[in-house]
Amino acid sequence: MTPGPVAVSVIGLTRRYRGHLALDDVTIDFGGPSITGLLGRNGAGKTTLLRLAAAQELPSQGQVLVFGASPVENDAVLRRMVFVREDQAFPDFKVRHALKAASWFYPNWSDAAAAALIEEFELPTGRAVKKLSRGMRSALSIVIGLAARAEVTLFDEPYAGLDAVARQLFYDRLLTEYAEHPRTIVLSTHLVDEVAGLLERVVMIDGGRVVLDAPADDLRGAFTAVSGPAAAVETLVEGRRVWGRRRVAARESVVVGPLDGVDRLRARDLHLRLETLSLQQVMVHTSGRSDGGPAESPEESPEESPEESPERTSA
Ligand SMILES: Nc1ncnc2c1ncn2[C@@H]1O[C@H](COP(=O)(O)OP(=O)(O)OP(=O)(O)O)[C@@H](O)[C@H]1O
Repeated sequence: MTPGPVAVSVIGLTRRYRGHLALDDVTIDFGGPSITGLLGRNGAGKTTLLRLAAAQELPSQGQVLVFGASPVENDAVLRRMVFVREDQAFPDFKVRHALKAASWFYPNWSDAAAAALIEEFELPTGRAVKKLSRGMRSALSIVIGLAARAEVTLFDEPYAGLDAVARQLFYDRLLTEYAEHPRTIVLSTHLVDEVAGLLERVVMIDGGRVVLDAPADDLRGAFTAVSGPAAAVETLVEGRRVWGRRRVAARESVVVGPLDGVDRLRARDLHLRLETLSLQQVMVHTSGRSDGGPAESPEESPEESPEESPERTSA
């Protein structure tokens, strides 16, 4: 693997589609060997970010650098990255021809890895790609994405039509491949809780902006939903950073960062319910939040004491 500058550097990236802001001034790096989950609701801007990173479209403003160079029409750079997207289109090929074409393109391609994956996903190599089922086409894309052993590996919801067993196989092989051949992996997904255990870093996008960027370990158990009568909830969360807020009549549910023992005692006295959130729930609560603050880990939030440690159990 060639050492060098940051794998993917995105600087002030904006993409407008006829006035609609799909990506809004995003600056972020994906560097070094890592598995990053790119999370967000439908239409958040995940695909747009990955397509721009892979030079499959051009930004309205801003810049993408891959290993320090623009990837646009840059064969040397594009051979170092693979972009696997949902419902990948293939030319009118047989499976084995699609694999052969990929093996010619990617310099780190592993025939052995491809062969093992084909067997595990039970892909018929003599069948035309257009005659594969949807799930089989996804499996083919995944085989290419992993066997390419590209230094930058971008997976955009790669498992359309894959059943739970095949998805688990993908997760297992992704981890094995990563352990044996570390690379910069970005995995865009809605199946947040399913992939949570794989991730080292979590980037959440909402409305074209990065709303959260933190090590996955910092997020596990770090957010708490505080629910109950609105006035009591407000008493408890006063002065804290609020990551999400829902109100129905006089009751309210508010998402905050880690709570310490004193907070928990106060919550009990106020008859409030505390619930530790999963990553999936964090995404639900932080998407469309109204306070629109900068992206940061909940533990780095300025309103919170540095001594607080993430809560890991429900109260
Ligand atoms: N070619 C296009 N023309 C017009 N609007 C587009 C185009 N591509 C994306 N958009 C819009 O940009 C926004 C971001 O889309 P994007 O596909 O990046 O979201 P996403 O987070 O990948 O969503 P999903 O999880 O549903 O795939 C959406 O509002 C989408 O409708």
